[in-house]
Amino acid sequence: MYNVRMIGEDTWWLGASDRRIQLFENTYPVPNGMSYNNYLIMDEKTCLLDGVDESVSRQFEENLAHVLDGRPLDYLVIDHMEPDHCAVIPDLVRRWPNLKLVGTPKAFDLVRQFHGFDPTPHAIKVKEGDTLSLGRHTLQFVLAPMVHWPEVMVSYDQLTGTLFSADAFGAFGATGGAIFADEVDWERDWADEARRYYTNIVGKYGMQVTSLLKKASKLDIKEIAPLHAHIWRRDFDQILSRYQKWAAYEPEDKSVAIFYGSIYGGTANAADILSTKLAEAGVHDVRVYDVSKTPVSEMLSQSFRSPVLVFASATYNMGIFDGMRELLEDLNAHAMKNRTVGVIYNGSWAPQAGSLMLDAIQRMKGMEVLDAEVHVTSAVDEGALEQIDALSAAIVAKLAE
Ligand SMILES: Cc1cc2nc3c(=O)[nH]c(=O)nc-3n(C[C@H](O)[C@H](O)[C@H](O)COP(=O)(O)O)c2cc1C
Repeated sequence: MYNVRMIGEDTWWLGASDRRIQLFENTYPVPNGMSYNNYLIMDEKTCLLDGVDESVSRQFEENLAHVLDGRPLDYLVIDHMEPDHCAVIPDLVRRWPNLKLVGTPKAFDLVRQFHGFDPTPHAIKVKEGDTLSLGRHTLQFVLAPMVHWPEVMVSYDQLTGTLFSADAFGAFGATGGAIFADEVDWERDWADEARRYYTNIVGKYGMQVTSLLKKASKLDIKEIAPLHAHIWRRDFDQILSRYQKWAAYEPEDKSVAIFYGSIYGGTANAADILSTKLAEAGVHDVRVYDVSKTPVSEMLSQSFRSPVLVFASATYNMGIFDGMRELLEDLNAHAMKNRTVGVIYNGSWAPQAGSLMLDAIQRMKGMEVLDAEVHVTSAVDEGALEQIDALSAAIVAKLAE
C-alpha cells in the first residue's frame, strides 16, 4: 500500500526506508537502517526527482502509482546517478517510452554504463543555470560536481523555493513518518549520523561543497529536500553552519579524540591515563576509541569534529597495528587537515609504530604534531607516565590558545 506525504505545493515525498540493511555501500555500518527519498511534482507535466534503491523499489512503485493516479510520468530528473537512487530507471523507461530523462551529460554516460541501454532518445542534457518548465513550477539546475559523484546537480523549484539537494544534507539512518527535521530532535538524535554520512561520503570534497554552498546562498531557499534522511523547512542554520565547518575542515568544538591500537593493553593503558589527565585538567569531552573495535567511519567522523587527535599504537610486525593503519589511511584518503596531533607508540624490541605513524600524519596538510611524544616500552612505567603528563599539558595549552 502507498505511503506518501505532501511536502509543498503539488510536491510529494515518495521515499521509503530499509531497516534490514547492515552496511551502506557495503562499507558503512548503519545500525539504524537507511532512508531513500525521492519527490514527485504534479504540475501540467509530471516530474519525478530521482529514483530510489532497489531495496525499497516495491514501496516506490506503489507510491508513484498512487500519486500519478493514472497520469503518465513526463520527466525524471537525475540529480545523482548512484545506484541507490537510480535502480528504478530501466523500469520507468520501459513503462513510459516517452519519458524524458533530465541530467548532466555525465549522468547519461553513467546511465549507459550502469543500465546497458542508450538513453539518447530520452535525454535532455542540462548545464549550469538551465531551467525546465513543468507548468507553474520551473526547475533550475545547479551543478554540484563531486558532491559525491562527477555528474551531480541539484534542482531548485523557483515556485516553491525547494532545493532538491541530492546527497548533500543527508544522513545515515531510516526515517519514520517524521520526514521533516523539525519533527524530530535532530540535534540529539541525528546530528552525529549526519556528520558521519557527510564526512565519509563527501568529506573529501570540501572545496566542491563550499562552492555549492556559495551558489545555494544566492537562491531563496524555503525547503531543502535531500535524497537521504530529513527535509529542512526551517532552522537551516543547524545544518548549513555544520556543512560550512565540515567543508572547511574546521573543528566543531574543543574536544579531544584519542585513538588507540593495542594487543595486550599497554597502549590502551597509556591512552586511558592521558584521557584521565585531560579530563582532570578541565578538557570537555575527551573520547577514547579502540581502533580494533570502532568502525573507521565513526573515527573519521569524530576527527572532523575534534581539533586535537591523539594516535596511539603498538608496533606490529615492524609496522603500525592494523586498525590504526587503516584509520590513518582513511584520514589521508579523506584529506583530513589542520589538526593538532599527539603520538603515543609502543614496542617491545623494535618500536617502529611511532615513526611510521608520523609519516602517515605528515602526508596530511596542516597537521601540527606536538613535540611531547610518548614512548611506551611494553607497559607504561614512570618514565612513560611523565611523558603522558607532558603530552596532556601540551594539549591543554593548545586548546587554551
Ligand atoms: C604479531 C606481533 C608482532 C609484533 N611486532 C613487533 C615489532 O615489530 N616490534 C616491536 O617492538 N614489537 C612488536 N610486537 C610486540 C608489541 O608491539 C609490544 O609487546 C607492545 O608493547 C604491545 O603493546 P600493547 O600492550 O599495547 O599491545 C609484536 C607483537 C605481536 C603480537
